[in-house]
Amino acid sequence: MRRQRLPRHGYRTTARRDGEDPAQCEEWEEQGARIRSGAQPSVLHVLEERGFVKDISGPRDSLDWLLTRKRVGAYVGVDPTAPSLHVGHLLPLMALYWMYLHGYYTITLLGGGTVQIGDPSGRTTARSRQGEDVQTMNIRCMERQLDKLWIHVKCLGIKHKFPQFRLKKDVLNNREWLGRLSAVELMRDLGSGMRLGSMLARDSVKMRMETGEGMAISEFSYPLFQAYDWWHMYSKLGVQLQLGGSDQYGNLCAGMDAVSHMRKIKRMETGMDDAENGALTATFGLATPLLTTASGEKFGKSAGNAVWLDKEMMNSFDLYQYFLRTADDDVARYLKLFTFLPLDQIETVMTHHAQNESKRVAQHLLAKEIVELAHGAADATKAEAAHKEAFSHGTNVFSLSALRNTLADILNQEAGARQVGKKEEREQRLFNYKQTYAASPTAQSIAGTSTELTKTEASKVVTLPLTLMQAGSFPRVLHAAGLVHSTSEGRRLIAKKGAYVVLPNSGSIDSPHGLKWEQIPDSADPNHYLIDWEALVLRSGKSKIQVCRIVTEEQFEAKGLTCPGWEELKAQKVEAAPQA
Ligand SMILES: N[C@@H](Cc1ccc(O)cc1)C(=O)O
Repeated sequence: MRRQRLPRHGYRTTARRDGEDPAQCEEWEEQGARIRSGAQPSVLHVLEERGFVKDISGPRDSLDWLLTRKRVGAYVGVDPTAPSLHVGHLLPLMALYWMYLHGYYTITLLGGGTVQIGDPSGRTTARSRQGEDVQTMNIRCMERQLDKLWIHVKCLGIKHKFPQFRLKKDVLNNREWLGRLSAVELMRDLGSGMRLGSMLARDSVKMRMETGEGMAISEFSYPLFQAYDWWHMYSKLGVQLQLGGSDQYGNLCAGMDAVSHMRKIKRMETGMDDAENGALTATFGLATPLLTTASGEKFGKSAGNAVWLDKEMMNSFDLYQYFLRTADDDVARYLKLFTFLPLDQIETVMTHHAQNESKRVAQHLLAKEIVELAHGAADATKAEAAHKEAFSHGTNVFSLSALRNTLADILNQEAGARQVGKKEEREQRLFNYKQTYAASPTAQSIAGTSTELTKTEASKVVTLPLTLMQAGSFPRVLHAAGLVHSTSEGRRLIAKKGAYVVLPNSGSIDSPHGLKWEQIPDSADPNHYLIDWEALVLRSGKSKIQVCRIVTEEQFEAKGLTCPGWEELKAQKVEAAPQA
């Protein structure tokens, strides 16, 4: 029988990968020499300096040594549990993008296979099973998103003047190999090398056992599948580094053990000795930290909902706004993590920012760079302009043209959605979104804002029924608009003078003048604040703005729309009807 040989890349010490241009490789070698001589920081040093490194599985210096000598492959995996990535995914991805811009071969791996098993890491309950159509749609959406992100990273790399090696990256889907993997092969080869003790010792497993929730064998075996991915990409593509969020640390360690076990097995099978070059063929895991804001909140949630990167689910204006709200204490840290700006430039910006914090110079830069990464340069410029205009007269004035742009944008998107094909996709996406998130009450209240529009547009302009608008009903309107979680929270917000509405007589939507904000008075009538008989502009606190389009109840119902609190109000009306 012919013996299979391990691929050559496992032993390569130079920068050269198959089919690579020697000049490009020379450039990489020169970079290595500069790093070794101390003239340039190593990529690991860069990652550490910017705050990406929480844990390294394996000796830190060995990884640093390896990365300066060998153009290894690195990957980050994402399971497509939703149609879009959220900002929480960005941290390990940004670390990977840094590696890409330093010339390493980088892969974003879509877990089309692993998503069917469900990673229990960091979860207190099992995920519910998704239908085949939902999964397919989620995979399609995320794949496109990962592709797009690579394009934007490349553009940002050019903008920030990174050396242009022949950069190499891929988006892969583990369905490709896991779909072909037999259960016998997995257990025989990989399963035989993974020990129960270390798997049982994992926090996610212990917690489930302690709470009595328990865990299915499938979830328990998840690390085997992730480990198999690594082995596959290690042996075929030279992937020696895996990056992941802090909850992935256990999976990273399990993967390293599995790869070394598989190497042993293959050595036995082939009689080859790949123990030579040990340090050059080793694997490493790098876990990024769990982000919390300076005030201790979980990063990446807005009113309890995830901040999505897909612009159909969260538009550029809102994504920009989310980062614009970053606290002064967090902004320097976020600039290091979420932008490719050099550290000295960040320092200069922070000095400038400190001179007048209310201008939010640092936050604007952060928001723009992130929108540029997620949605591209054109959208970032538009979002920046809209925000700068909206706040150009201080937070008390919301410019009419920004409002007009917002309304025009939404109408365009609606028109776009009516085009053949796109509409189905949007409906499917919303359907998927509901399937995945309908179980959570907060997500439901936002997604339920509109069944016609996607969640993004719903958060940009919400359509509300005129019936909601009665003297004293502002708390209910604030709730329906998604600015607060309940009518009583709305009442409290008004009482503590944190709720505002735009005064209608300060101009019409087409007027070039700014609109004036007024603190919502107790028991005021929202009808008195209608702009051009169709819009109500609300604000909670300093910067959470919601534009509402008001339609008659018939129009609202005919479009099949709903909003938080609407069902209850309808039920009350039905109850009250016989007495009327
Ligand atoms: N388990 C990872 C995703 C992942 C999937 C497959 C991998 O090979 C790696 C990572 C997560 O849930 O975040």
